[in-house]
Amino acid sequence: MKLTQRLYESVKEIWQGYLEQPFVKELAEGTLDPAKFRFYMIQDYRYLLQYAKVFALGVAKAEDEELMRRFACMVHDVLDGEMKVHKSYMARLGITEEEVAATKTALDNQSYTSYMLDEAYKGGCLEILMSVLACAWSYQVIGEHHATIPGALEHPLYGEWVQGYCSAEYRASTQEIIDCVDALGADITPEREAALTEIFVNCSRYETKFWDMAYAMEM
Ligand SMILES: Cc1ncc(CO)c(N)n1
Repeated sequence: MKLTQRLYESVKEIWQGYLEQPFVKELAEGTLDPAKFRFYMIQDYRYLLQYAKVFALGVAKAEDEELMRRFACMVHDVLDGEMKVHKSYMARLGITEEEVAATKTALDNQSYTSYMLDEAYKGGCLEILMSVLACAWSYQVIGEHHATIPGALEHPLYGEWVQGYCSAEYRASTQEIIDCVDALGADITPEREAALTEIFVNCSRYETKFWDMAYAMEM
């Protein structure tokens, strides 16, 4: 069994819970309050800028050129791939870059990104990948789930979000991270695996908090 398969087993229940989160559920059903989505977009934009920096630490810490290039691609996938959807929503919702810059980072958002960056600064390439794996992968799971909900892909406001996270492009960028984890983590000790699993589980728990924060529009 690959490392990522064992990791998945350790968060299955937490991830199952995402689909029951009111924000996630109402987004799929198309009933989510647009004001909550607008709040989320601004916070998530700020989140993604920090998330991109976690990958950038991989560029800085990688020992070989091939791995450096992979991390550089991951930075690019966030800034010019995933964030295309955010930029499109910003235009649609009338969110300016000035508003994003002037908005404070909500506490749960700050805690989550500080945690990821802390693990990334302290650790090596596997810890860096572990800090981003739950984010990338769980959104793919949610996107692919939502694509099966009738009308979710065609929803006038939320359809674009669902399309983005179930797209072939997004799946490829997530697979790149998964493959990298399995390659680097092939021969690790059980102690190292336990420490990495803890990061993965913690990030999965932070994801729950992020969805709650967005629904409550809690600063
Ligand atoms: C909070 C959060 N987690 C994960 C993703 C997916 O990258 C995202 N955009 N935002």
